[in-house]
Amino acid sequence: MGTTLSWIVRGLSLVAIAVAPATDGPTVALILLAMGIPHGAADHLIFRSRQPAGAPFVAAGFVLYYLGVVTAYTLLWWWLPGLALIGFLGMSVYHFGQPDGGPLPSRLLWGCFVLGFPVFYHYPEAEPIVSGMIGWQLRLPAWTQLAVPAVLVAGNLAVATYRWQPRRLIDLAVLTVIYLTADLLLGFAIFFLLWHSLPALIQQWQYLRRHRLTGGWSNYIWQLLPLTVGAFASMAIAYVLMDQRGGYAPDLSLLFIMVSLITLPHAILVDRIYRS
Ligand SMILES: CC1=C(/C=C/C(C)=C/C=C/C(C)=C/C=O)C(C)(C)CCC1
Repeated sequence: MGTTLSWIVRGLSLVAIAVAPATDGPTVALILLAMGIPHGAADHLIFRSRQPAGAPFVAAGFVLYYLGVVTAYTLLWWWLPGLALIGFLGMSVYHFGQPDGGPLPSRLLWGCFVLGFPVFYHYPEAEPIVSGMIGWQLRLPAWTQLAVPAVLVAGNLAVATYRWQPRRLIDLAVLTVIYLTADLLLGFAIFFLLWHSLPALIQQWQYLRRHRLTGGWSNYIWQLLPLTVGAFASMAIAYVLMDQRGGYAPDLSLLFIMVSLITLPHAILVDRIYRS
């Protein structure tokens, strides 16, 4: 993250936990969705940047790619939800660690911290969501609630000190304060919006400008609109259909499954940016 942006993000995060009302989970989850989704809405442009110049049927290729990945992953949730969850957590750790740069183990360690700390530390809050996603109760031994976050902080502290990365040390301290102070969803929403989505939006804009696939900010925002609206509309339709069928009340578990479905095609595409 650029230095100025990093300080803005750190400052805003602390302001957010200071002023956030004692919000209920679903409200925060909606904020998370509403503001996090646009950072994945440039996927069609990233897809285009990977095609040879003048390639035909790029739009059709993109739709096929997206629907193919989402359908395959939906089936995995259907048949092997445990494996689908492991896949979601693994891809998220990788995806969240990516902007940190450096060797893979170091990136994965950061990804494990940003996701693992809030989930383990607030596991009583996470447990019903996780259990709802996989269809059986996933209890964890009580000692993991403090031990796992402690090991993740210690590991990152050691790596950041050894490789002398002062910015990582500051980020570690600020995020630890946020995760300890806020509840599960608020802490994760702050990370997701301010630490992940906002820098990703800017990085992707710079990447697309280099590939001459976007212009100024207003142009970029217009380009993000179709997929943002599409993602909201398809999730709303899925939600209403589930609700009407009865017997299955749409809840946060379903919401996170839907997040996982749109995240997989996005994470695969973004990986190409970082490799290029
Ligand atoms: C917070 C949280 C979870 C994990 C969410 C994840 C892993 C989100 C990843 C989003 C990504 C990678 C978006 C990319 O743009 C659980 C364990 C499902 C349930 C408890 C609350």
